[in-house]
Amino acid sequence: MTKDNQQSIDVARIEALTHLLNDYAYQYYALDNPTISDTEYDKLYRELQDLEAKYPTFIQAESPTQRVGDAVSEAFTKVTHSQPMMSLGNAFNFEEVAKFVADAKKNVGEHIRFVCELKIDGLSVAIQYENGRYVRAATRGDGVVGEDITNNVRTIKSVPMKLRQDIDIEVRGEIYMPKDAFLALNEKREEAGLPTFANPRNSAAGSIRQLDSKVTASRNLNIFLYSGVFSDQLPIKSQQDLFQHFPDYGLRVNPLTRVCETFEEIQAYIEEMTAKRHELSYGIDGIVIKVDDFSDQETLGYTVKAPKWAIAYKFQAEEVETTIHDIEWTV
Ligand SMILES: NC(=O)c1cc2c(=O)c3cc(F)ccc3oc2nc1N
Repeated sequence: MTKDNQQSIDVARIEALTHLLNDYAYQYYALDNPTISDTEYDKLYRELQDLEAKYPTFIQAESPTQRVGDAVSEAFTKVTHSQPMMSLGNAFNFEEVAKFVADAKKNVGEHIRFVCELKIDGLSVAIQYENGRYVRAATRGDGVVGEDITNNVRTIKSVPMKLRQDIDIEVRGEIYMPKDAFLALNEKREEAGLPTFANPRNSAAGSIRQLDSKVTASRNLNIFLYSGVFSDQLPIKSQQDLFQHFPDYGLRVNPLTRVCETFEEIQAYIEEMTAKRHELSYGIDGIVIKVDDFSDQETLGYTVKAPKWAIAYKFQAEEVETTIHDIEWTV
């Protein structure tokens, strides 16, 4: 076999392994449905690394080996969002939720449908894909200008470097640190005499705003996507469509969303998820209720700060049991 033949076989193998490993990662991370063992995956991963070392010019941009770079950034560059990333209005009790539902029905009509979602307690991010390729990621920032965290978000294994369809799309979601990763991180920091993080949201924020993406890569961050900015060529005309099509594109969404038509159904979902909250592997600080149909959302519109077609029902801040010790009561 000539040297050239061997090279073309090896390069074809690099492309095949890149595609295969990304497909396994999609099943594992986006669909939470592993289709091969970690050992088998690691074996293929090492084979790809060896071939890439032999032919570095043939390394694919979307290769799973390219998620963690060596460069340490000096500072975060700014990114102006294509459309503002607004924040949600809050409801602190069921009366306020009922008013939100009644107002929506009054302004849109009795046919209106809602989608209820868990409110993931993390930090918002916007991720740009061009022709299916991962291009840039930015924090919400002040809603208009965010910070470029492209290199850090690249280290999150459930964020695909190449979508399963070559589309232009901006997706938005919540980056979070799973509860077990948070506890393990704080234990390690405590042993190292470092200050611990107060809660998973702070540790996720601290981990994603790292100038060194190797640190971010070590923090086991994850993401759920819940919205986006995209052309009306895409078959996504409602929040339900979004949750159906995003996984087909390779994007991870939360599985516990539910379509509700009445306030009573929304209340039942809130009560069910409030009870379920402590079993979840990630932190939630409430429930987001959204009007489902995008044209109905446009009918309701926006205030300066927030959409009028969504509301965040916030859980009461958890009373942290504080037992009071050793206080000398003076009488
Ligand atoms: N933390 C969350 O899990 C979560 C957050 C938002 C938003 O912040 C949000 C902000 C908007 F202006 C519009 C829709 C939104 O939908 C959202 N949906 C979610 N599930």
